[in-house]
Amino acid sequence: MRLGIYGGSFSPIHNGHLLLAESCREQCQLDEVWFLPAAVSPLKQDANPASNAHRVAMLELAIAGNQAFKVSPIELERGGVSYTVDTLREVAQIVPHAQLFLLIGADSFADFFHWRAINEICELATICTVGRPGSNLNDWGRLPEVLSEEQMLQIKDHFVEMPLIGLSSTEIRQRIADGRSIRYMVPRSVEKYIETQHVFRSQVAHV
Ligand SMILES: Nc1ncnc2c1ncn2[C@@H]1O[C@H](COP(=O)(O)OP(=O)(O)OP(=O)(O)O)[C@@H](O)[C@H]1O
Ligand SMILES: O=C(O)c1ccc[n+]([C@@H]2O[C@H](COP(=O)([O-])O)[C@@H](O)[C@H]2O)c1
Repeated sequence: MRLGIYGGSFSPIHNGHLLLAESCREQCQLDEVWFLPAAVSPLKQDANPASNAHRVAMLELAIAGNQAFKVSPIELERGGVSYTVDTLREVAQIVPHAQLFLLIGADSFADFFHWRAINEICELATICTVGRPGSNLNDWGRLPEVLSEEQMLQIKDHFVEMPLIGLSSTEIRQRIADGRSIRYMVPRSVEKYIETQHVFRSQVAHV
């Protein structure tokens, strides 16, 4: 099976995340995409995301009805800083026959040089990159110093097309703090959950 691994803070999940996952599913012929909320995202260790329970609940609501999408709690259960290399090792043990594809938006890929053990990541999974406004996927920075020609070609071969979506969780949290609409930015079920559960209301200072 071809399995997409999609990690993020998802605080909250928004329609940009969902379209990214669906675009990768379709273009890379993935059988499943697993959404993995990070316990602590390595390069955002000072962030103050919504609670694990809220993030999982919002993810479950957002993907409801899509048989190909699943939420995996493995990073939350492992705890500590969520290094992707550890996650891929764990997933490779859980589903040893799966071919893994790691889904990454352009802004995260811009930092990829600074991730832990990127050569091993590229051995364990095929990297699928997706554009995001403000980030240039053609700018490889220092990656050619550490990745092989073959690894770089594989990444270039798995660039996934998607209309650029200028949505971010940061903007959504800011809008909630400002009492503005987030309708059509997140699924309706997620919007309602945020409203009824007062998610982010106590986080106004941390938008
Ligand atoms: N609008 C978008 N278009 C393309 N990729 C996206 C978009 N939003 C998020 N991603 C990608 O999804 C993954 C997880 O993102 P994350 O959960 O950190 O969302 P975010 O909107 O960037 O959050 P925040 O604003 O809190 O930093 C990353 O790979 C990121 O690049
Ligand atoms: O493994 C790393 O070194 C690493 C560094 C930065 C980000 N990541 C992963 O990339 C995903 C998106 O992170 P973020 O911070 O944009 O939410 C999330 O799953 C992180 O665990 C992983």
